[in-house]
Amino acid sequence: MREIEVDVAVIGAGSAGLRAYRNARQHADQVVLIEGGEYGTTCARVGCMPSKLLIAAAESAHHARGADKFGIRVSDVQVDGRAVMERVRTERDRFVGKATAMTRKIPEEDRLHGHARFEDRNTLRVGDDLRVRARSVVIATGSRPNVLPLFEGLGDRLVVNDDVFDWQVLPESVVVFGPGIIGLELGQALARLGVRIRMFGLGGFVGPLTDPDVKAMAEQHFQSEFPLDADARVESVARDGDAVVVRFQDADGEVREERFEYLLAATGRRPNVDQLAIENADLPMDDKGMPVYDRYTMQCSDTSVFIAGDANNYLPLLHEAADEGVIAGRNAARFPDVAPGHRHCPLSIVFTDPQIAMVGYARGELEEGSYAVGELDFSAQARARVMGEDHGLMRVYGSYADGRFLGAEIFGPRAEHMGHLLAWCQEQGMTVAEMIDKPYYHPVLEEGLRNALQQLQQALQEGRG
Ligand SMILES: Cc1cc2nc3c(=O)[nH]c(=O)nc-3n(C[C@H](O)[C@H](O)[C@H](O)COP(=O)(O)OP(=O)(O)OC[C@H]3O[C@@H](n4cnc5c(N)ncnc54)[C@H](O)[C@@H]3O)c2cc1C
Ligand SMILES: NC(=O)c1ccc[n+]([C@@H]2O[C@H](COP(=O)([O-])OP(=O)(O)OC[C@H]3O[C@@H](n4cnc5c(N)ncnc54)[C@H](O)[C@@H]3O)[C@@H](O)[C@H]2O)c1
Repeated sequence: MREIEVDVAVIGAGSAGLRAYRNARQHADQVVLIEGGEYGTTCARVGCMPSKLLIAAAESAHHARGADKFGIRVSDVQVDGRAVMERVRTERDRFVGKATAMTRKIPEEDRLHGHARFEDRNTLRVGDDLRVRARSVVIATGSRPNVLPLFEGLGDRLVVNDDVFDWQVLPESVVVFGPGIIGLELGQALARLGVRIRMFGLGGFVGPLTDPDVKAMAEQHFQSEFPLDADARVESVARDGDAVVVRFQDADGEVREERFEYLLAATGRRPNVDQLAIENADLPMDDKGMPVYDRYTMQCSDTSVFIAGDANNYLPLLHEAADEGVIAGRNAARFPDVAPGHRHCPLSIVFTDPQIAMVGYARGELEEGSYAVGELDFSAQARARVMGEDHGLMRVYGSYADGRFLGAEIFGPRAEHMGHLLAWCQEQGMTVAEMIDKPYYHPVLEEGLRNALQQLQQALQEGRG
């Protein structure tokens, strides 16, 4: 068995691990980056980028079909599934190529290949014939789809996001389990590309939304595009020949059966810490079997182990993985001199149409009686009407205690932009009054935001909820 000694060992060459490696290298000489699979990152290979490519094709078809309302006649919109998937794969491969090339720029002696697992807190076995002794370890092993036992027996009719982007052609039909972020993004895109979609959820959740009215509007909108039951009663899922057969109760309580070409499991993701023999690291664990860690230092309890990105299951988003990688890498290299890093205002965007944006505190996280609400209904917003994208609802929340802006939930046109604007204001600790007192161009969607903020400010002043 070959043995090496290093200052820091980073497990996982994804978005978090790459940042961790680079930042550790600024403070330590001997840093290794261990990857058990292929280079290229989840984001580029099977995550953010290919999903947005599929969505871009779907948006194009949708706009062509909707051109009529502007008096533009586009006859016979046809979706060439093979061409759609070819562009998705080609552009995806370009993103993967770039990420892979960046990883390969790391000196070869710092890049180790093989599945890593703990022998003890400071010793990793990599593959079968390498032992790495490290002063500190960064776990940046990402996550994988959570496939439910209910789907057992479906064989190749069961797909996860990874599989979708390798399709050569579009299927005739897909049943989607999970109206979360992945389910909504992929389900709506496939529906707009002509695939028959039915979506089942559990517990009434729709994406990350917690404001009941915003959620209701989003749910209603998606239901206008494809059948969606966010609190479904599914009796069975089985394979019959090449079909997936789902038995479920419909809205009237009638038991129905429907056949689909594939079942897409989008029922959440599981952090990849269960394949690390993590028990050998002897870390304090929580009741979900996850290491207890500090989200400002990324340190697992007071140990020399750090955890970043989807692996810690906190905010499984790309920019959070990157920020956490930076903090974890620096702290691992400087251990035991560990310092808190800066965490940004929570921001998440779902690339459906209309988009969903969650900024700062979600309504469900706020203490009743501590906040007031302002709102914007996009159906009456001038710019939204001009663009023919006049669907959606935004709610903004402000604090009675100090008049500060707390957060927002948006289901509305191009919410990605307003989401950023609001996140920057929240991070600056701005009051609602300060946000109102900023320039607003005409005619833009942000004029609607000003109305919502004015309403919120009035509610704060009047002490209304
Ligand atoms: C379909 C989809 C769409 C998404 N869209 C967005 C989006 O639009 N915006 C956004 O912000 N986020 C999005 N995300 C989330 C985003 O992709 C992730 O948050 C991010 O990629 C996580 O990066 P990571 O470094 O933690 O993990 P990864 O990039 O997965 O890296 C982990 C690496 O660790 C390796 N590894 C695992 N275990 C071991 C081991 N024991 N030994 C050695 N190596 C190991 C893996 O092979 C992998 O290369 C999306 C995710 C999905 C699935
Ligand atoms: N645009 C983005 O930023 C983006 C896009 C895709 C993924 N992501 C990241 O990936 C993570 C994982 O996405 P996800 O959509 O898999 O998870 P999710 O947690 O967002 O959604 C999972 C959904 O599955 C439902 N569910 C659970 N069990 C079920 C069952 N038995 N039957 C039917 N539904 C069931 C849940 O109620 C929930 O609605 C996200 O939380 C996000 O952080 C981000």
